[in-house]
Amino acid sequence: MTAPILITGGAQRLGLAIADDLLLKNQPVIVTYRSKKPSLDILNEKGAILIQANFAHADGIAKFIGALKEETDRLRGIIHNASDWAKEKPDSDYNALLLNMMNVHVNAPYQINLACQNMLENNGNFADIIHMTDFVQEKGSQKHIAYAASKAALHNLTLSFSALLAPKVKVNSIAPALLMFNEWDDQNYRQRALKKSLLQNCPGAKEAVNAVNFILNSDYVTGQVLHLNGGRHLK
Ligand SMILES: NC(=O)C1=CN([C@@H]2O[C@H](COP(=O)(O)OP(=O)(O)OC[C@H]3O[C@@H](n4cnc5c(N)ncnc54)[C@H](OP(=O)(O)O)[C@@H]3O)[C@@H](O)[C@H]2O)C=CC1
Ligand SMILES: Nc1nc2c(c(=O)[nH]1)N=C([C@H](O)[C@@H](O)CO)CN2
Repeated sequence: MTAPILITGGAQRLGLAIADDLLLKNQPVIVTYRSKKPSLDILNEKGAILIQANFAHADGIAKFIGALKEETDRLRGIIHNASDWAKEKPDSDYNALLLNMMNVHVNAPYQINLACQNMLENNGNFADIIHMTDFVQEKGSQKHIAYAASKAALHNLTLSFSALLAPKVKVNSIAPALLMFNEWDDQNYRQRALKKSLLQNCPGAKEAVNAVNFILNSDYVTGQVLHLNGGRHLK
């Protein structure tokens, strides 16, 4: 039996598309979710193992790690996808905002990777860790300052863990720019966002699915970043 792939934040959008694709290929998956949604019932029917987890605080991370160890002693991979795209507002508690971003995007991947090192190495063949970072990891963001800083730190985990876990485990970042709009994005926002890249398109979740499959099928890519940004870095 193939060891499962853990996908955090897999109840919607990119994470859900990745989980669905892997399940279609008979790859077992474990999906974490923060809040309940209809997609979870469908994932369950498809055989996914579901674990409720909130990574905003250290106790939630520790609770999840304990629940994961109850479910499996081997992992084919981990896709750290869970994310809170929080922005600074005039009345934000900036300390809480930064801690939240660092817990979800850095502390959770950091602690889960360390806790799962043996599970990944026991997989038999290559195992993979994929960190879903963001285009802004390298340029920052005026409106999502703490978010961008945490994604930069998440990418730095790729550099450290790829060296630490080689040769049995490959560790890579996927750095998307605009892959999916949110339902609340109005036409003005959408038009402005599309113009930020050379290709001026919004490809959808399949772009992330393709990137994940490229990495999972690779025998020679580690410590790298797959930039999925439509040429935005050249605009
Ligand atoms: N979509 C895009 O265009 C881009 C995406 N990315 C990155 O790709 C990844 C997937 O993006 P996308 O699908 O849009 O992500 P979403 O914004 O849809 O978030 C994915 C999931 O993360 C969960 N989550 C949020 N906060 C927490 C928390 N504190 N603990 C546990 N889970 C939490 C959410 O749970 P809940 O449903 O309860 O809110 C949600 O289901 C993310 O890492 C994102 O930063 C980067 C650039 C562009
Ligand atoms: N957790 C999330 N992170 C990000 C999202 C999102 O919807 N959820 N969206 C973006 C944008 O697409 C941005 O890349 C372009 O405006 C960034 N991160």
